[in-house]
Amino acid sequence: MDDALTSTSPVRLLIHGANGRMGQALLRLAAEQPRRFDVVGAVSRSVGQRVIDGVPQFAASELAGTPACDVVVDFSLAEAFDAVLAHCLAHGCALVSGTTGLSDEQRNAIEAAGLRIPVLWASNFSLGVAVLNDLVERAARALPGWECDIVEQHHVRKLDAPSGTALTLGESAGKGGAQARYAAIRAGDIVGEHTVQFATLGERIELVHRATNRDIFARGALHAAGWLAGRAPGRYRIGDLLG
Ligand SMILES: NC(=O)C1=CN([C@@H]2O[C@H](COP(=O)(O)OP(=O)(O)OC[C@H]3O[C@@H](n4cnc5c(N)ncnc54)[C@H](OP(=O)(O)O)[C@@H]3O)[C@@H](O)[C@H]2O)C=CC1
Ligand SMILES: O=C(O)C1=N[C@H](C(=O)O)C[C@H](O)C1
Repeated sequence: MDDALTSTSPVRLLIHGANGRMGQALLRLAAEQPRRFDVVGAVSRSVGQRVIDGVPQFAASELAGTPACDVVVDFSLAEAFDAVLAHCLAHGCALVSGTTGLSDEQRNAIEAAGLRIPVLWASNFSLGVAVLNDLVERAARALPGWECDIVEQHHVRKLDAPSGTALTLGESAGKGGAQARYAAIRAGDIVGEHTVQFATLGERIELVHRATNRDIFARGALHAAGWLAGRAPGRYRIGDLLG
């Protein structure tokens, strides 16, 4: 554990996208660690019906009036991202974000924000996918000329396609010299499944990651928040967190 914040006071978190699937997991898991995290506010598009014990709730329009925090943890929507990034820049707080479907302009804004605040955006906060990215880059490098296809499957309520993880896996394949094609399936309540296939005449390799519980993403994001609090400004990545 090499958290930059060495004091014993809990890290003050603002959860952005709190009423969502990820937001609810983050609130539940942060509440299990009261000595490590103090959730000072929960922001959603509108104040929802869900009861969040002891955590003040705010609508998106009230973001500017939320309590001071060390780290904003954002799992919301691409359309909500500009406002939360601007909030962090205005108040000098760190940002952990897993929101996907971002535009190129939004991705560039993350890089620019890293000059002023600590930012860690990642398309996937699971350890397994971090390892998968490494495997994909190595496989692509070892298999020049093979076709690369990435198939991702998610629940029917997911809005963006291809998934952020699929696009990052495609970037990893690209570093190894392969150009990936993408396919997306939306069905039932699939938490998240990514298959990277390398194929040539007579043989093929499949590398598969299956997420069966979104707590893995929430735990990774909370670990990132504890790690990011008190750090110098910078555009940090999952690899920095894992050492
Ligand atoms: N990087 C990773 O490891 C992972 C990333 N994700 C990504 O996280 C994001 C959220 O996923 P998920 O939880 O399933 O989505 P949900 O649709 O369940 O939740 C989205 C949340 O964002 C809120 N929201 C919408 N607009 C605003 C706004 N303007 N201001 C504040 N909050 C807003 C919604 O509020 P309301 O409820 O009021 O509508 C809702 O609470 C997606 O982009 C998804 O791809 C998901 C899992 C893992
Ligand atoms: O929306 C989701 O659910 C997920 N989104 C992320 C993505 O777009 O890759 C990560 C994970 O696959 C779940």
